[in-house]
Amino acid sequence: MSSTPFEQLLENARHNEQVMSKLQALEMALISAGDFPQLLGLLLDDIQSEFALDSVHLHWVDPQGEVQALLHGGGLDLDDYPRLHFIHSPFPLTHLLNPGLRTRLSPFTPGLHRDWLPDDGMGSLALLPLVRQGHLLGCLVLGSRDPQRFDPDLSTDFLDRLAAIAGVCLENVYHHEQIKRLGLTDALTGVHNRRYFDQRLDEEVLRAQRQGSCLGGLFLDIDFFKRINDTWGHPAGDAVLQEVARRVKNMLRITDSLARYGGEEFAVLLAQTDLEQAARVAERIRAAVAAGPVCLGGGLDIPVTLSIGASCLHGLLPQETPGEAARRLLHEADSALYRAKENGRNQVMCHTAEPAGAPDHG
Ligand SMILES: Nc1nc2c(ncn2[C@@H]2O[C@H](COP(=O)(O)OP(=O)(O)OP(=O)(O)O)[C@@H](O)[C@H]2O)c(=O)[nH]1
Repeated sequence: MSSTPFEQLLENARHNEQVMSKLQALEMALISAGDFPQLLGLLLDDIQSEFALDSVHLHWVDPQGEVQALLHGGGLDLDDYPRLHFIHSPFPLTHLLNPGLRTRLSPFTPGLHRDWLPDDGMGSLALLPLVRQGHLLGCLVLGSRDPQRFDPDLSTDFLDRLAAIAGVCLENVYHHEQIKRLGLTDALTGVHNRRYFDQRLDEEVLRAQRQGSCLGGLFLDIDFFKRINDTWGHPAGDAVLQEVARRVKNMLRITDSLARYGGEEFAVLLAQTDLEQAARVAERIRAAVAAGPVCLGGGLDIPVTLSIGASCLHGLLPQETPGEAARRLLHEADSALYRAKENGRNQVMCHTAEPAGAPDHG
């Protein structure tokens, strides 16, 4: 039995009301999202399930890789988010979107849209620009197998509103995470501080245990740093610390964690790295620091070297807790560093299993 125009109108009104109440619930959740995992879960998973979509992708404009570094620094494994993408520039997006950066509905055209919605069998899509103060932060792409679902003639009021809220929330969470990170950053060198490292170490030990992978650890200590301070003054010492941190960081992957652990001591965690690989990374770092003096201008060139201790966690010992394993990794790297100092400095030493009863350093 076909419905009357009035019944159809009523049905449409009911449908719109349902969409509106789902949208409101989603908006409330987005506004309350306090960190990246929550926000990404809402944008990528909840939107897809709540609105019965076949796919959702988020493209985030990240010219300097700052967003990725922040996500990674927060302990997020980007491999867990295959529908999150980063683009270096907003320009490829701007010509896809509607003028005025409003939501665009369109039939799926492989040549035009495959990079933005790389799933098979898509029929139509909605491109929601995420904008803050006129800046394009990224784009949320909603995909449906149904070619009619995102017909260009349909109204985009609901989606424009969702895009506006999502843009604000994306920026808020980004700033919130940045502030959190500042409390975990060493003010002098800009690398992480010890508090961050200790938190990260616990997370990485658990991750290595879960994945059955090795976790490498390095302790790095600037040689005769007191002499640098005493000879050239404390500000010169500070500049040396900054330059050493920069050189070390340049030798690491985005998945590695570098922290200033104490005065002139740095610590590094190397994810999925065995002892041999850790020793190779350590040697690269040592060579990069020793390669040339730190030039402070006015003819002030300060030669710097590092001693490095390397160790590796290969699973937990029987009865060992993850916390104990974390401490063992640090202790072993620290003992190896001590031997590197004892042996003449400017070198890398790896932890070797010590005979029972060997004296501890520290
Ligand atoms: N400029 C500067 N110096 C610092 C800072 N933190 C610690 N130090 C100095 O780092 C020096 C560390 O000296 P030591 O622990 O004796 O070690 P070292 O001279 O590097 O000798 P080895 O480690 O045995 O090669 C001390 O003089 C501290 O005052 C800092 O933030 N800035």
